[in-house]
Amino acid sequence: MCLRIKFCMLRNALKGSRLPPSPSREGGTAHGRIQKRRRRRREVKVHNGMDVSSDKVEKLLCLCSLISGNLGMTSEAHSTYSEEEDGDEEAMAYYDDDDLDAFADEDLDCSCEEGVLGLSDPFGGEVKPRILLMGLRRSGKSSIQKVVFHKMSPNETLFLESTNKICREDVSNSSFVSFQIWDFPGQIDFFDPTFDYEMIFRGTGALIFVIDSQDDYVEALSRLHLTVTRAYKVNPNINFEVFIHKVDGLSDDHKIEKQRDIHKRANDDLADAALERIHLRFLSFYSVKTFYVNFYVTSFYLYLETNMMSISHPSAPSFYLTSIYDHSIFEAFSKVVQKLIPQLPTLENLLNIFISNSGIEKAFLFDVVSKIYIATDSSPVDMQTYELCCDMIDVVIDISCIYGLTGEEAGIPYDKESMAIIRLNNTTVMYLKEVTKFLALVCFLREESFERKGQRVFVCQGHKFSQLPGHGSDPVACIF
Ligand SMILES: Nc1nc2c(ncn2[C@@H]2O[C@H](COP(=O)(O)OP(=O)(O)OP(=O)(O)O)[C@@H](O)[C@H]2O)c(=O)[nH]1
Repeated sequence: MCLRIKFCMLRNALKGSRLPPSPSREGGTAHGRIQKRRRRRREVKVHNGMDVSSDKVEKLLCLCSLISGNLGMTSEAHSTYSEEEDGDEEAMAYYDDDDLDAFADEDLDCSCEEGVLGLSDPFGGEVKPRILLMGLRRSGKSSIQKVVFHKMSPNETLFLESTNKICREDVSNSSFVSFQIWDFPGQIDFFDPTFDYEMIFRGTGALIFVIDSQDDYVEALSRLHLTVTRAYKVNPNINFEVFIHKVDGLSDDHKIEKQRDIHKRANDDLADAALERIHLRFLSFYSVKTFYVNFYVTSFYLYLETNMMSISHPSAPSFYLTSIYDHSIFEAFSKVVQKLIPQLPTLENLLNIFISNSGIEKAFLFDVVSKIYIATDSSPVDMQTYELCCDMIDVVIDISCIYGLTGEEAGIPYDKESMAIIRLNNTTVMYLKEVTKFLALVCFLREESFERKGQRVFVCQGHKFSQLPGHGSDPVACIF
């Protein structure tokens, strides 16, 4: 039943038609819908493990593991998710309501400040980058955090109360996904003289400014301007990211129009600050390398010609159209997180080399808990491909929970045996393989390139594997 549901999701996603139900489209009362979702989640105590041999994949996985291991940033100390790793069944336990609640409450390394004044920095001693979620009231900041990192159903965010304290959460799924998220109450005036905003911006890696696209955004834009200019003065290395949020209520034409309008207005507002910034950059690079001088001179003139700071300046804001009702929020967050990974170029290079030597068309390195993709090869990413990867991760975890977590000694639903192959009905094959405790490699390849040799599907029973009964030589096709 669950498999059937998942298969339909995959098929629909391939057609580009799958969209998680938005409040306006889903029938029934909100409470009823939540109960239904919860029931569905309970049903999905699932799992599988599938095995296919591939030397190249193994090599890449070794390299990725090495890079990940060599970072020396273990996730145990403050792990949001790794708290469950010691044999408890909840490492991927967002499939269980109790665990979900636990994540949302005290089990999380999450704290809310009692007010803006007297703000202390409990993570001050750590080197983890900080991601700030800022924006006006009700713009959707807490919903984003809850949906992406707590697996909260989008509909449940309807009942979120307004945040009145700064909420800080430590996210450490793997050595690559390791940062703090600070969710700011919309009503806070953090430029109040009594508020030490410099301390906050100093350790910040990314500042996500959320704009409600369904609301009038004039005030939001002036707030964005103020925030970006002040933050830049304190820390010029911050990545500024603008989420044009709640776009699920807009038509495609409207989305583009809004994006263009917000982009233009924001950049117009920031133009003065941008001149100053580019000047600063220009001078600092001038003495370092001629290459950079040339690059920045060119960029500078481009800027003057177009008045678009995003063309020329690396810390110019990036704009994303997002909604918690589809995968756009995960994709946007992936891009934000990627910018904070110093090893990103190395990982991308590895994936490029990997696909150029293996007949694979597209490869992603995913954090399986948050479904943030850490890196991909240099070919473009389209939304459908990303959605399929997310669905595949869900399928693997679901099947793993069903078949792998029965006995008392049941391990976690994602381990070094985790591997899956899904054959799509357009001659494409998807291949997933565990890399580390929380990382997976997800690849797309043509059926012709797919090595059929040694292909078998196994049902995971604890740590023993046996072949799925009655599914002979081509079990993948039988399941999906
Ligand atoms: N349609 C739609 N509604 C959303 C989306 N994201 C959040 N919302 C809704 O927006 C409302 C406000 O969300 P919150 O997350 O509480 O907003 P906030 O920015 O944290 O608000 P404050 O805590 O007051 O600053 C909730 O009712 C959410 O359900 C979205 O992508 N689409």
